[in-house]
Amino acid sequence: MTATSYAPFSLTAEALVCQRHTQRLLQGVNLSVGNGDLVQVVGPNGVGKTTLLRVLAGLLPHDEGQLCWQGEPLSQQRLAFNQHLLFLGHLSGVKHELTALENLDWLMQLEGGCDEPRLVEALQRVGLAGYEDHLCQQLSAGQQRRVALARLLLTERPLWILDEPLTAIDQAGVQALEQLFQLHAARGGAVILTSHHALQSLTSLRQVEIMPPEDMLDV
Ligand SMILES: Nc1ncnc2c1ncn2[C@@H]1O[C@H](COP(=O)(O)OP(=O)(O)OP(=O)(O)O)[C@@H](O)[C@H]1O
Repeated sequence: MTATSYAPFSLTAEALVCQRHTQRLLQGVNLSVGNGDLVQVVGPNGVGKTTLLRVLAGLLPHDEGQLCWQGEPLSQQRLAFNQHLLFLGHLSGVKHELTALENLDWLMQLEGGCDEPRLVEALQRVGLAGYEDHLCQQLSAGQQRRVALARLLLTERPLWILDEPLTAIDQAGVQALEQLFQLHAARGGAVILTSHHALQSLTSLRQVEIMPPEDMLDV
């Protein structure tokens, strides 16, 4: 990662409502994220945290409310928004039949590509030195997650939306990632994530709690 900082940006959600099939999930969610923000979406299992992240990333439609990028409806700014966004889903998304290096190469192609020495260095920095040429099917769940997370060391995109990025990551790895999130925010980037970890070292972390809609309360 370079030491450059990012131009001003903002993602705002106002009174977002989202329904999946017949189930009402998000009910009036408000959220504003810009340069330097670290936001953790919290709430019980099944309440809609992943759903919110997917809506914020423009991957799922919302039913009511406003979602804006740079003050304009995201639906009209999709190309510009996508150029600023790095989204990691709750599955690692690596291809088992490719090596760690091939996977990272493929993932970085989505952002215009990256030369091999930088890919190798990123894998080494996430603790995968010596595993570059291993097929991902031979890696553990935590190692596969690290392959996906290596993108964070290479990307120049300011807005990271990360669904459970710390799943299967050991304690030392969690600390390293917390430092990376802090560094990204210090450069003017922003992170919106879900995690069941406490994220204790992120002092400027803001929590947004998703509450169950009333019809889910007695479940
Ligand atoms: N693909 C889907 N199609 C329809 N409904 C879904 C789908 N995925 C999830 N849901 C429903 O949406 C609800 C919210 O799911 P979501 O994954 O957003 O919750 P979450 O808060 O992230 O949960 P967790 O903490 O367990 O990861 C679930 O209770 C489930 O009923």
